[in-house]
Amino acid sequence: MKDSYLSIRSLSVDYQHKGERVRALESVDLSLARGQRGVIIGPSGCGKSTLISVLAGLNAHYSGQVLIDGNPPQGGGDTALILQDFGLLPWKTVWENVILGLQLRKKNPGQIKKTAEAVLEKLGLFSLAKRYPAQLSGGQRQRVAIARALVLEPKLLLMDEPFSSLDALTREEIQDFLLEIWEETRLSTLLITHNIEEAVFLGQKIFVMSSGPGRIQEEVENTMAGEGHLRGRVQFLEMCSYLRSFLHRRENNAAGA
Ligand SMILES: Nc1ncnc2c1ncn2[C@@H]1O[C@H](COP(=O)(O)OP(=O)(O)OP(=O)(O)O)[C@@H](O)[C@H]1O
Repeated sequence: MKDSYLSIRSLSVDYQHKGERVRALESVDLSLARGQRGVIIGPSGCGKSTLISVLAGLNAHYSGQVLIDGNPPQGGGDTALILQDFGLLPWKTVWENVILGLQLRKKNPGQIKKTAEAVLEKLGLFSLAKRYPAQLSGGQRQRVAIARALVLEPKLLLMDEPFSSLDALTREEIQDFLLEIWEETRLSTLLITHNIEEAVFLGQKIFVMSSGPGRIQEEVENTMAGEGHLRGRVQFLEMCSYLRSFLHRRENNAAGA
């Protein structure tokens, strides 16, 4: 059996809203091997962001067991989180944004310079180092957000709808780019998306969630993820169509309930 890097067992999360209990996640089981790319897909409100916030160490109010490399989520450290709006500080340059996390971790200036230069070079961003986020395209901003995560040398990369504000072509370019980075780093990655094609293109393991409360309804092993020229292939379209019908079935059931 593969070494399970991320292991979630019977995870439930409740929120309190106006004195009422809102169950956001119920009995979620999920595991990811070291170096695997997992994708979560599901309808709005099924608890995807709640799940990511638990994994990122931002929400400790849960029941069940959550282990990342054998330890409960702590935030910072070995886990990097990339959000939908990229989270870049508009008043700082690309360089300043990228080194921020290293400065917060009190790395020495020589080490910061060396690490940041290497990552910016690798991601093709070095020539943009002095620009501000507003002077970048959406795709470039997303690459800066990825650079900012990679300089911290995380062991787990969490991404919450990271490409949703990009146009379709840029989105595909960044998906290709993420695969290239993954080939080099073999970083364990869990990505949330609403986009079925993105899930099939990137996810070696795809978790389909349903809502009310959020559960994992289906787990799909997707061996074709990451293969070249995948998007036009029949198997790719078939897998997209399978997931689409599955998600629609869930929606229809929910509407009829
Ligand atoms: N702070 C909160 N207080 C009360 N209820 C909350 C809170 N945050 C989330 N919820 C509820 O928990 C459920 C899951 O929310 P969550 O944001 O995790 O879903 P999601 O799948 O990420 O949604 P989306 O795809 O729309 O971003 C929803 O029913 C939501 O209304």
